[in-house]
Amino acid sequence: MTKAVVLGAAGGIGQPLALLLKGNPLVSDLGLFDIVNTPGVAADLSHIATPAKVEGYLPPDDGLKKALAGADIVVIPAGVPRKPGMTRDDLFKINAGIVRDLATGIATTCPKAFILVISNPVNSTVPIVAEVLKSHGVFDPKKLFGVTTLDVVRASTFVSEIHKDLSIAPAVVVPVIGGHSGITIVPLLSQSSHPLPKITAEEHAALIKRIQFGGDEVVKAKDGAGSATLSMAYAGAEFAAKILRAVNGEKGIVAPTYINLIADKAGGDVVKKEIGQELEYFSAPVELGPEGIVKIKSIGKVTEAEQELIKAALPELAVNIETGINFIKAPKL
Ligand SMILES: NC(=O)c1ccc[n+]([C@@H]2O[C@H](COP(=O)([O-])OP(=O)(O)OC[C@H]3O[C@@H](n4cnc5c(N)ncnc54)[C@H](O)[C@@H]3O)[C@@H](O)[C@H]2O)c1
Ligand SMILES: O=C(O)C[C@H](O)C(=O)O
Repeated sequence: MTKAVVLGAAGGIGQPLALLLKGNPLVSDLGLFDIVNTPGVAADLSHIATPAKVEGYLPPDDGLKKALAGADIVVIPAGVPRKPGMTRDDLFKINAGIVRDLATGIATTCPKAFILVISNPVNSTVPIVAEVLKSHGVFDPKKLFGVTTLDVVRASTFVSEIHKDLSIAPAVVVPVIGGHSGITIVPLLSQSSHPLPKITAEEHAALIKRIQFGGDEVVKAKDGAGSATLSMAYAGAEFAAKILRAVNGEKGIVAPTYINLIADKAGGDVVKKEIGQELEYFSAPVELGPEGIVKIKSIGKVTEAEQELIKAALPELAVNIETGINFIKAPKL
């Protein structure tokens, strides 16, 4: 019996993500919460012939608490998306408060749940969730994840395009480390499961840039109607599926994700040494188990050029992390 909950379930990501979770046979209960439309989304999904029992809640009558009661996994895509010309940091003003309030609900209702944060800016919203949980004395760094899977999915797709063979995309694995915005996204193409064919230095640089700024491509194409939703739902469901499999006892599941490196007994210290900075959060490959992170894995052998990309990511990432932490620890009066 595993209960998954989506907070922001009526949104552009929330609805297709809820659909994909409803199709996951490892989910026995699916709780949906949003400030609008969840009863309709829940009724619609509940007609699908899969095991998960679906319930939708709105804020009145303790809807958040009811949705979260007994949750094993909580996925958070609640909040506003970008429009052209905006950075993810521009979303902080609105999304930080939304994420803080939802995290408070988790801390007081289902503090042992796995928490998967999608709401942007992920580099800052994950520290916000951690600080809220800490303030309630229930923070478990092994169970908090910033979902960076879309960067990994994009890397697989774009590398397979370079190979001129999309049929290999599902098998292409490229570790993507760092954070989830622009230059904080660091694809390690040298570790691609499918080494790149001979391409020019310009093509190589363009590929890295496309992975780092793939979100902008979608924001531009949607022309004011939001950012990636369908690819994000796919990526979020992929990551949630890995967590569900780990919770169900499957061993050896590895995924890159944005995590708290203070989980040092699990190997966070190794990563800090590799990147050369005392960062509290970083996206790295982790091995998952029924209680969360079993091991934060080494980022492995990187080229000199990739080391430069890591170096370039660190200052922005450090500021993003501090902004998130201070939002809870030192709120502006
Ligand atoms: N991590 C990633 O890779 C990634 C990828 C794409 C989008 N995102 C982010 O995901 C977020 C959602 O994007 P979207 O396109 O689904 O937006 P959307 O506007 O379509 O949906 C957001 C939903 O959140 C709901 N919501 C707002 N406040 C809420 C609250 N207090 N409690 C519960 N629900 C609330 C809204 O009613 C809406 O249904 C954005 O911040 C976006 O930037 C992250
Ligand atoms: O680009 C965005 O704002 C949404 C998301 O973070 C993405 O990478 O597509």
